[in-house]
Amino acid sequence: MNTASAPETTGAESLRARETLKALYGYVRPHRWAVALGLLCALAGAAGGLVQPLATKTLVDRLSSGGTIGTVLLAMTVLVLLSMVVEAFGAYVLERTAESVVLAARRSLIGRLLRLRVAEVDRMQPGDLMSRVTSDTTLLRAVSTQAVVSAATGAVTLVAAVVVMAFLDAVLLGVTLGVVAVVGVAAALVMPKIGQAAERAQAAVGEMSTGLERVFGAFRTVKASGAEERETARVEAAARRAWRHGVRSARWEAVLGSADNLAVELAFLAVLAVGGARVASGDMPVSTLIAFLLYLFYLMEPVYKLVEAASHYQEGAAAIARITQVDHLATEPQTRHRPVRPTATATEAVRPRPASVRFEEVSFRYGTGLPDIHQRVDFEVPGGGMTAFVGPSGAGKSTVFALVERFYEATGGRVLVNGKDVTKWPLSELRSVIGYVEQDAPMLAGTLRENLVFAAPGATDDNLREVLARTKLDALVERLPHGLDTPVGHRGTKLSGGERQRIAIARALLRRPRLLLLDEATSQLDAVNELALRDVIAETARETTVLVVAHRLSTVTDADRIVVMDAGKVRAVGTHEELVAKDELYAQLAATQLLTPAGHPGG
Ligand SMILES: Nc1ncnc2c1ncn2[C@@H]1O[C@H](COP(=O)(O)OP(=O)(O)OP(=O)(O)O)[C@@H](O)[C@H]1O
Repeated sequence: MNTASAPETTGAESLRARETLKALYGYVRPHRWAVALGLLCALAGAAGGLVQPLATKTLVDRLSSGGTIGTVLLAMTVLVLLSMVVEAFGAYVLERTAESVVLAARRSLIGRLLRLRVAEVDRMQPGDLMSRVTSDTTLLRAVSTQAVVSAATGAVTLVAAVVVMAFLDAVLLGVTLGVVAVVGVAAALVMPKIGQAAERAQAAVGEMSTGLERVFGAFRTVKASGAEERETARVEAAARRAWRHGVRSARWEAVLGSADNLAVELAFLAVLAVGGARVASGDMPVSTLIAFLLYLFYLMEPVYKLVEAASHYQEGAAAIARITQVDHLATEPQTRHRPVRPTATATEAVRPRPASVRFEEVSFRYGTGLPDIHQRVDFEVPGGGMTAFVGPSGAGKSTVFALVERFYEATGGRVLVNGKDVTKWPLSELRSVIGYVEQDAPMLAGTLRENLVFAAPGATDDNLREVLARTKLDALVERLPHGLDTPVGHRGTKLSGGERQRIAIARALLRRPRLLLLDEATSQLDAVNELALRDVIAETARETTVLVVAHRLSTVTDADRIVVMDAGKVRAVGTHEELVAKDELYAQLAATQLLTPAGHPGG
């Protein structure tokens, strides 16, 4: 068993390494010329450094032969200054490019996250997804530019130094490379540990964001439950995990850093011993030994750069892995968004044609291994009029709306809007004909106006005024300190539940939909507002198709048709009177909720 899984793991790892490199190349490719310029500057700077030991050798030779050293010194000074300027310019170009890489990665992640399928977001933790955009992308900064340039300059200067050293003295080079190779092998063993620790640290940062998102998502409940300390401990635990793995990564990086110092120091001692003996025996001039030793120290730089590139790569690879995971999440097909036309006023001649809805033997479950939520659900709603969905909690009523909006796709049967299978509609077009009020009428942080025109950005002030009057929001707007420009707070916390519901209805009406889906849209309204809104909905149902999910039968007794659902099935369809007479469950609901005298047909 174990022997079979080992190659599989190695295969998966090499696949992952390939994917990481491919992704890294994808990030660097658009900036290849800037990276090349940065590389050129770094190489020019390194070349300046490479010439110095040779200049020193010339200087020593001239001194020992009694020559002048003024021009050599001047040349060395100019060289130092030039390489400084070039290196600084190169560093700027690279930093700028690194920021551009981060921006590109963020843009593509943000675009992708907003196109994710609803089912994928159900599976993931939003906090973790957010940390991939905010935190993981910053790790790309180093790996996409500095690491690439460090690796290239490190390798080139290493080779150049080695070639020059080979010309100076092959024996000493052999000694040097022997020592460096031993330490290099040790470093290679440490490298994957950095990657592992970095990945775990990033995952812990994701958990931290998830924890915070959880707390702010239910802030009042957390306080009311006295759970501040428990939740703090939870987020802190993730922060500590991030610290632990960060420290582990730092430890291995320190080991690696001292390994390259050690390599050079050991090589220095070995070269000093062997070279000293060779100078003493007259096999080598002392100036060659000095130049060789200087190159040895010069070697520190490329070795250090290679090590740095490798550890940046390990960290970056961890981030790239987390970023590319998002690429593997399923997204909705991308269609160009048709701008929703501004709403028309009631007097406008062009009215939207109401859309029909048909469920043909629809089966659905939220995921493999989960129970069937819909079992051969079958009903037909012609264009126009109001259709209500009633039934016990969990019967699958809201799921009907989720399937119409194509947040999820049916596992069997067909969902038709206006006679066309929803899977055949261009997605944005399908959604553009629908107005949808979610069960808890969520608001977005921003102003009241932004929330109202959210689904119909082209709405005019006249459209707004009319809808505000219809949904009885005009009094609220007058009361607010900044009217329509008053911020509603995070998730609309500055509004009452009923106000949120009326705003959500106004938002959907402004879209002027051909099909309006209202999920428990009036459950939090007071009696006066509810009555007013019922009139608005009844009025809307005259020109568009309105589907409502309702718990309170009182709100839907006058619906054109009522679909009674129970445990994922349609039990009965009819008007209130028909259902009281023919459906036991409905009659029971009516008897308890409407206090009708003995609505029970059998009893
Ligand atoms: N995203 C989801 N993932 C998994 N299961 C889900 C998901 N959403 C809903 N369910 C499950 O599907 C079932 C039907 O949910 P649905 O919201 O359609 O019921 P409902 O009839 O609208 O209930 P209620 O009247 O309480 O709103 C429930 O048992 C619920 O637990």
